[in-house]
Amino acid sequence: MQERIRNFSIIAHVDHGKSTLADRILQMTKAVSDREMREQFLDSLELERERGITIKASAVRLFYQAKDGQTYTFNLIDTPGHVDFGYEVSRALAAVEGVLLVVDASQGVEAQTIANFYLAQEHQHTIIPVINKIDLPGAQPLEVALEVEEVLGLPADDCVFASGKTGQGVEDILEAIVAKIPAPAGQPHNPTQALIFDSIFDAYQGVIPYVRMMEGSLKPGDRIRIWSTAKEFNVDRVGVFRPGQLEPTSSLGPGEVGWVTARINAIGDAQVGDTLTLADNPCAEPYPGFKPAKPVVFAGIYPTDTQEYNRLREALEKLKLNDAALSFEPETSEALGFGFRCGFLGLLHAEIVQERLEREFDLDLIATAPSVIYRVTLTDGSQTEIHNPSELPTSDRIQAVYEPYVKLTVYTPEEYVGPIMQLLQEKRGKMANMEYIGKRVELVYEVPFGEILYDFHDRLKSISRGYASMDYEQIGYREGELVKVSILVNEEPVDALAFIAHKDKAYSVGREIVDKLGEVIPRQQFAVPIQAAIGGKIIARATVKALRKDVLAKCYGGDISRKKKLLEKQKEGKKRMKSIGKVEVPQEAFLAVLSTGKE
Ligand SMILES: Nc1nc2c(ncn2[C@@H]2O[C@H](COP(=O)(O)OP(=O)(O)OP(=O)(O)O)[C@@H](O)[C@H]2O)c(=O)[nH]1
Repeated sequence: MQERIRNFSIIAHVDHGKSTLADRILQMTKAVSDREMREQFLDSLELERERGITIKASAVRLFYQAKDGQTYTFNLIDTPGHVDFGYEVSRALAAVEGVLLVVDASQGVEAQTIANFYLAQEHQHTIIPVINKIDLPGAQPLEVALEVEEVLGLPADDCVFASGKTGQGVEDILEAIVAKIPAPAGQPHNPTQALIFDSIFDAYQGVIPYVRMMEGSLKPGDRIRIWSTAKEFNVDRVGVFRPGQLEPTSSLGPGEVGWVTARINAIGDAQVGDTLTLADNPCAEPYPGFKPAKPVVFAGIYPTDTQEYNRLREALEKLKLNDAALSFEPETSEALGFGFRCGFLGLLHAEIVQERLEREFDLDLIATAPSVIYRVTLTDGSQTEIHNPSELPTSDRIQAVYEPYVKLTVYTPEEYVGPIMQLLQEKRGKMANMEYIGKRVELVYEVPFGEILYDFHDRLKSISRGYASMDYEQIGYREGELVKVSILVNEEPVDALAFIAHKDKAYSVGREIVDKLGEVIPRQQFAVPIQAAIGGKIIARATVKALRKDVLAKCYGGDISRKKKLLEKQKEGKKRMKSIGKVEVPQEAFLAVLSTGKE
């Protein structure tokens, strides 16, 4: 019964306890038995469980017997909390009518609490504030409820107090979902309109779109059409999400959340965000309101073994299906050979993609330092986008370089405002606004995106003892005095190591990088000079001294097992190395720029 369906998401600042609460909801609705219950059930990717964060949004259908005696169908769509994955949050939100906005009772409102709140508000969703982790000794539930009222304008009286850990208050949450979140609209006899909010790739069944039925219905045997490509397929099976499995059903009706198999083989035939309809009775319009995923950070990904190029391409194609925000195109590097320039939503996203490629596809990769996209106006008046720092033309051909800016919001207890402003100044930020909200301060700055890409979040956390939080959005391009710094290893420029920096910082960053490279490049049979240069001018230099002894020399006369161990260690060390000219360069070297700027 459609009126007893409730579709909702859980949104929160990172670590405020979404996944734990989702687990408890699963358990209390008996979706999984206590025996089956394992921590963070919805985080099905191995990587997610290991890192303790949610990367992919996942959906599950639950049944709840409410106090009014009726059984309700809940579709819970879990969302990730990290700022890189805002896109997944917005996709999840398009598929629901309401959200639980979870706020940690010991941390209070944080930057992404606010950002997610606005996202939910834009969708005009019902928002149920949940003050979570009330079991913690440091919990201040009432203060936090008042903060929610003050900062977000949600009445403190509407807050539900709960602990995902102990289960306290979780029943109140379930009752609030029934009482406050509206049943989905949509008519069974209207032309079918289904929103693809996610998809996975299955080796046997091809692309499996995850859909939210907005209008009409869908059943096996239907001929479907994908709106933007006009491609048609026959539906094999439809079904719903049960914990840990895809459960087939006879049909999907309006308001339901489920999956479709239709032997969609070609990657790209059923993209996330697209609308699925029936070929013989199509809907008039696609479902609107999707925020397209736009990569903002680019990095090169290369196989350590050049033979693996095709396998890497296949892996990227498969991964892209499961990760709509990833983009890639072939790239050649003099230093690294054939690989791909990949676009990501942020640094964490880049790291996760690399890790998934290595684990799920068993590839050995070298990644270059992620960089933002620069725009250049050339002296002949033409404009170009720079996705790879090594492509920046020489200064005589450049009229102006533009760098992307973000509006950065930092939310912090007032005692840390001084050091945070200093940090922002160092990052070339300009203050746009500063507002006191109780004992907290909201700082709004306009900052070059490239400046906050690498270490900003870590430094913000460390100078505020973990209390400050941040969120950002892109606000366009501004002209900057930017230069390309080339890095030469053994007198040879290495394109994959080049980076772009503000002219006032180029010297110090160049210095730091050659020093760092001097540390991480292992000694070779000969001395290796490492240099940083702007144009033809060398600005910094370091030397990797020549190797004096063979590693095995130490074992002369020693026992054989030790010798073996050393050889193994050496082999291990060889992995993820790339020969540049005659020099073996390890993965770390390509990421040296990431560790600059730390004190
Ligand atoms: N004491 C207490 N700890 C909790 C509670 N809920 C979650 N935690 C802990 O808080 C940490 C974060 O919880 P998660 O559920 O992973 O948080 P999350 O918001 O899902 O995190 P992301 O998926 O990374 O966004 C974990 O160490 C949990 O054990 C709670 O109600 N009480």
